[in-house]
Amino acid sequence: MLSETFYLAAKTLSAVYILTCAAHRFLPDPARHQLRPVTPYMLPWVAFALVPVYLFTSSKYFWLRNNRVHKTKPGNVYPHRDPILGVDWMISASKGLKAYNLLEIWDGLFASLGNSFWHLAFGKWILLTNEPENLKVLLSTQFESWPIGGVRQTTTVITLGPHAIFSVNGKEWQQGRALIKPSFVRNQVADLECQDRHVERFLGKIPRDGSSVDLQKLLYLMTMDSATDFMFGYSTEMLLNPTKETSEFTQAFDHALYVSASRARLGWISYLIPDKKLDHSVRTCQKFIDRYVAKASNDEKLKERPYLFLHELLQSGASMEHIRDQLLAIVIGGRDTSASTLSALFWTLARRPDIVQKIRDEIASLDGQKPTWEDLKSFRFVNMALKETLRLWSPVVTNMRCAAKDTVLPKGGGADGQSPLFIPKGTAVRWSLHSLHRRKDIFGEDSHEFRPERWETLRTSWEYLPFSGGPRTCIGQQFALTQMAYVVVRVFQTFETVEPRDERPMLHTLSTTTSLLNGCHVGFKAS
Ligand code: HEM
Repeated sequence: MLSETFYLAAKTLSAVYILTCAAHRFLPDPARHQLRPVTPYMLPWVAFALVPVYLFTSSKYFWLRNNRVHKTKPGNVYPHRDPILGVDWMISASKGLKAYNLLEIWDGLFASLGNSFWHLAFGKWILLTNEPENLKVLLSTQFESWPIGGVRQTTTVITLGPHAIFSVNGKEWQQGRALIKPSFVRNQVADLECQDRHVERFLGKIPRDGSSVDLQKLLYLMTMDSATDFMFGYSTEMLLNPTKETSEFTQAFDHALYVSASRARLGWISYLIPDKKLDHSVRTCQKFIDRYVAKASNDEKLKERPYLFLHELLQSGASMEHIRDQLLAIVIGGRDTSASTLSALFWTLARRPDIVQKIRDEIASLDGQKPTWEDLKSFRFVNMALKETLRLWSPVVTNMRCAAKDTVLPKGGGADGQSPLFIPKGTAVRWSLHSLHRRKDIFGEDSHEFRPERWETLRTSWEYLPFSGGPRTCIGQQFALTQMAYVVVRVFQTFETVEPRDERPMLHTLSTTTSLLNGCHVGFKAS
């Protein structure tokens, strides 16, 4: 309390001096006369020197007062070399992005600074946290106080548009979610006809003689085709007919996502730098989607399906801009996430014949028959392998929310990070599933290892969040799990072994979702 009073007095006195000095300098003559008794003490250089004193004491007073009022403790802070703008953080983040080890750098910082710490990004304080209890508050119990905002929102607005479900909050988000939801009712997700169509084409593209194939490329095409087929009733058919137009779209979309996500990680100032290639990529994506909608809405088959998201969008009278935004959101939701997970899984399986054997043993009960939805749910080991892949290589590996008001998080305060932490309105809080999902105190000493068996006994809630949680939890979760299990089963019904065809280590690019930098080069041998 004593230091709070000291900082209040220092802040008030410096403010009074600065304002009086400014008044003395800028007020017209009659008013300036009133200040005559203090005029000899009004030295402009002192006023200038007091500006940083005012900023420092104000900030100190703000934090001391709020920590007292909210019964919180100050959190740990990244040891900045530049404690004003935090340029050193941005340089380190940029180097980490270039070296593809940003997530590992963050792991190291969590290990040394604790599970929550503050850092500066171009003058703005951001909290990085790894605490399940904080994530529960952000995503669920105080959902309304933690909307999508800041650079996280700017990223999705630039690439997906202002109306995409990933960009909006409040009523617009509720309406968007309500419109998508019926697509994911149990009987639609359990209907494997659509999955089968695309998985068979995917299997058809894999060489039978063990020669090398970049599975990641095929997986991105397959998930794009199946998500558009499932959601819009009209597949992009990229796997079957890769045209110049589709490959231009893929490249443009990937570029736009990567650049905007990298900018988000570097901070708000990077958005001020114009980027013609980014603008061009966004326009290419928009044109592709516009042409796709035009073709899809003229397709007779579209009208035969029971519930189609695109059909509902068209019927709702939504503008073309609105429709385009929703479609791009589904592309990123439905294509990148599942393809990224499956790529990481097959990369690993190519190096783990013991896991392949367990999968093959489990699915042998099918006797070569294609699996039903019930079969897929009953394959415990297949599902544990997927769960373990999503733990180690969550495609939506980092995310953030912004405080809509002054608030408190349950963890992060005090040197040990165990006390509540005060968060001022407008603050961005970011988390990394790469670090959370590798916490040894939660997942054990072998948390860095791929060990599906851990899920035989491990029970988690807010410690494991590949699909996020709370009201904005992934709406496509069951669709994705069904699709991924179907792919795994059909691949190992078709092939006996998978081997690596690339000795480079597994590196991830960090876009809005992650993907394998060097692809997934493997060779399969048929049963
Ligand atoms: C392995 C697969 C997947 C993973 C790991 C995943 C992960 C996530 C995560 C973490 C979020 C929350 C994003 C945020 O709150 O900022 C999310 C939301 C969402 N996902 Fe997924 N997803 C997957 C597959 C899918 C699929 C296949 C679809 C659709 C076909 C889909 C559609 C969506 C949509 C529409 C949202 C927005 C929900 C909302 O804001 O209400 N996802 N997903």
